[in-house]
Amino acid sequence: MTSLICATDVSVSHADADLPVLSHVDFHIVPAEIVTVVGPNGSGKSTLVRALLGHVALATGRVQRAPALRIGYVPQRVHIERAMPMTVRRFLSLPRRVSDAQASAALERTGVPGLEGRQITALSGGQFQRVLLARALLNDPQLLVLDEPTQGLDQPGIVAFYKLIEEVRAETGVAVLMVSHDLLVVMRASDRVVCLNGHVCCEGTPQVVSAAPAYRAMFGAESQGTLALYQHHHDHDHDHVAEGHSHGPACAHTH
Ligand SMILES: Nc1ncnc2c1ncn2[C@@H]1O[C@H](COP(=O)(O)OP(=O)(O)OP(=O)(O)O)[C@@H](O)[C@H]1O
Repeated sequence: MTSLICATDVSVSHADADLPVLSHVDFHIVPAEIVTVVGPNGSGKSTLVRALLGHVALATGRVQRAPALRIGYVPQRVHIERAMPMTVRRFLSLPRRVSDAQASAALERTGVPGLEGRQITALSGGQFQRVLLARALLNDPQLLVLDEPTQGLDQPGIVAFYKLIEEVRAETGVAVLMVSHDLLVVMRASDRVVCLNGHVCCEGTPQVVSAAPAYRAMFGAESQGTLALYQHHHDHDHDHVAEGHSHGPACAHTH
């Protein structure tokens, strides 16, 4: 299948840094795929996203984007926008004006209907993330790019947000590229995981990555939990714990 974005041998160096932030990274994403980039702080995740979007200069390699690719991008640092006095309705019309009907449908789709008149500053963290997602969806994107979309949310909020992402993908066929620290949840919600530490340490399905020595060395104890989650064969999802399933060795839930 033709990639929406395909990056080959991408390296990025920042002016004041000795070592490249990214070294010889290959990356691609195809339509309707959910790909998550994980890695420690400073491992180059946001830089990779910005390189894929054409926002930073490349030291080596190239990035090809599908012609006229429509991207809905939610950057990591949106707290500045959040500090501005502005209603949700107005925020949804930036940078491109949308009709009341479009704004209302987008809020409905992301599970926060009727918030149009609310001040951005008065939203909870979870509501704000959904408003950001609503705005990113307004352009009918073929690709959503979400840089740490669940920052500041509690665990139920994180689970609910990824569930919403999966629903939106199922409905619209949008591809989703996410950067995340929420290992356990994000691994379940992704088709493919790329584990980054300046270079691609490992990548593949969540099952493959969670068993990879490079991933387990990078995330230590946390990765063990991820692995246990995969050994845990479900006939349920974790929101609704049902009878008749077995638990992996480190499964934490009780019922
Ligand atoms: N504009 C810049 N100028 C100089 N150095 C930068 C710039 N942007 C990022 N860096 C450096 O590049 C490295 C990678 O940063 P990046 O934000 O891509 O990492 P990250 O994996 O997204 O980190 P985090 O998980 O903390 O958000 C860091 O050491 C950072 O300080």
